[in-house]
Amino acid sequence: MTRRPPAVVAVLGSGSWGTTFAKVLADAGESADTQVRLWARRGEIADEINTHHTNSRYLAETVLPDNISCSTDTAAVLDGVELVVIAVPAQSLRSQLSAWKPLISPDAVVVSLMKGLEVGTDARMSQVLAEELGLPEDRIAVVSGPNLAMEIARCEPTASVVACPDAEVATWIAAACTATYFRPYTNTDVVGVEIGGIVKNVIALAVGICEGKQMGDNTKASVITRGLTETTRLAVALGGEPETMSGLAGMGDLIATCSSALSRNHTAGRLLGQGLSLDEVTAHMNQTAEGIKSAQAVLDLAHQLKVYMPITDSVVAVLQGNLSVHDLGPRLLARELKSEG
Ligand SMILES: NC(=O)c1ccc[n+]([C@@H]2O[C@H](COP(=O)([O-])OP(=O)(O)OC[C@H]3O[C@@H](n4cnc5c(N)ncnc54)[C@H](O)[C@@H]3O)[C@@H](O)[C@H]2O)c1
Ligand SMILES: O=P(O)(O)OC[C@H](O)CO
Repeated sequence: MTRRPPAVVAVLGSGSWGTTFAKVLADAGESADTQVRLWARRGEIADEINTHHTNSRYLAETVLPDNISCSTDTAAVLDGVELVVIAVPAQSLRSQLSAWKPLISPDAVVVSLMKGLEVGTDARMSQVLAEELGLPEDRIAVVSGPNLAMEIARCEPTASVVACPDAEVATWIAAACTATYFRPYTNTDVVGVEIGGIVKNVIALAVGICEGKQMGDNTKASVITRGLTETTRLAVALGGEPETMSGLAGMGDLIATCSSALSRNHTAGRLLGQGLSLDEVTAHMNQTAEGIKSAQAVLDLAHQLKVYMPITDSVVAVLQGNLSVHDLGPRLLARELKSEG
């Protein structure tokens, strides 16, 4: 069945990525006549977006298109909407969904923008959506790639991946979010695309720690490359495709996140490497760094599947206070020698 472009799209979560993705959706298409309804937790954010077309807490002076409106009233935002996009912190998704479920149209397609794994269940966000909303897998999709919100808010060109088991649904979503500065590719490998986005946050913490310890580019390239190896092992063990990991949602996102000062995970790692405690780092961040909470869940999943993830293991040891940042490098280097594969 060929779907018509959605006339109205809802975006739940008006932090940095939810608001930026709302701008992408609003700018998509030649006539930019799609209505994008954002949901905000806080009234002052909704008021600022509706009155001044800005969300200064998250996106500085970025001016948002006129076809975005914002409300704290979830029922009004979701009314009659066939494409629902969600961008809240991963650990809060399940509890939010119980309130949202009765308001989401039974025919809607739901898209996760989130890059976290649920602590306790080790569930990916697409799995939490399926469990809580009872939707079939072909109506749940994921968008992931090298997508630092602030760069996209400034309309700097980037590519991304829309993943859905139903290729036609992925194509429909991709068309709805294609803007002059945003080019989505499609993929049916939801597992690979999600795992790439989740684990790169943990690897970015490791790279940030090395940077905070004043280590140079050889070290960072080594951690990034071996980080991709362990990410690929996990993705494949879960049924993902190795090719996905060399694409935008794997290597692409890993490079962007591990190189950019805009990345919250990279920044959190750098602060840890500079000697701040985890509590001090958490107090310093006013946005979500998913890797801090997801790292333990990634490691749990790796243990269950008997997947070897030494960088993730070391990051978890640092986060739990069982390894000093000073000993992270030596611990990674002192392991038994092995072949590169
Ligand atoms: N910012 C980026 O560049 C970027 C890019 C790609 C993916 N992501 C992913 O998108 C997701 C959201 O990230 P973000 O950057 O928008 O985070 P953010 O910290 O900028 O904003 C989070 C939003 O969720 C809301 N929120 C916080 N706690 C909540 C709760 N308990 N219940 C409901 N809402 C809550 C906040 O009010 C805010 O609107 C994360 O999984 C992140 O990894 C972010
Ligand atoms: O700021 P981070 O570390 O959450 O990274 C943002 C995006 O995921 C980069 O693609």
